[in-house]
Amino acid sequence: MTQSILEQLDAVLAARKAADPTSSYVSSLHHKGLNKILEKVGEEAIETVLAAKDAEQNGDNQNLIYETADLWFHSLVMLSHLGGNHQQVLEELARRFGLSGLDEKAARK
Ligand SMILES: N=c1c2ncn([C@@H]3O[C@H](COP(=O)(O)OP(=O)(O)OP(=O)(O)O)[C@@H](O)[C@H]3O)c2ncn1[C@@H]1O[C@H](COP(=O)(O)O)[C@@H](O)[C@H]1O
Repeated sequence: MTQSILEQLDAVLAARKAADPTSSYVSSLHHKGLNKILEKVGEEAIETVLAAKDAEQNGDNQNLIYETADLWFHSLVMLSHLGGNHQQVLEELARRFGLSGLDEKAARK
């Protein structure tokens, strides 16, 4: 069976936990620890927001896609660092699928 890019990426991110931090960006993030990873997630989130505002102005989503990929990637590194993976996020989205956001919010209380 062909693995999706997210499955392949999860496997690489997990393997990088034990790799040399001088030869891999992901290993260097794992090595620096959670605070550095969270700093990158925050930075990429802000860059994504700014790219969305630019995209609204100029009608071109190319940089927004690029920044969103950076945000997704660093979010996956964060999950991996804490022992999680993309599949858990997909399962949560699947659980919510078809459930109105308003009903779901009401059910949280
Ligand atoms: N998808 C990505 C990916 N997306 C973005 N990035 C890196 O994320 C960083 C983005 O941060 P910035 O834009 O802030 O760049 P920067 O200024 O260099 O970062 P800082 O010095 O501020 O930390 C860049 O270094 C990008 O190269 C990625 N690095 C790796 N991957 C995947 O992860 C795999 C493993 O990567 P390595 O661990 O480096 O082998 C790769 O084969 C890819 O599949």
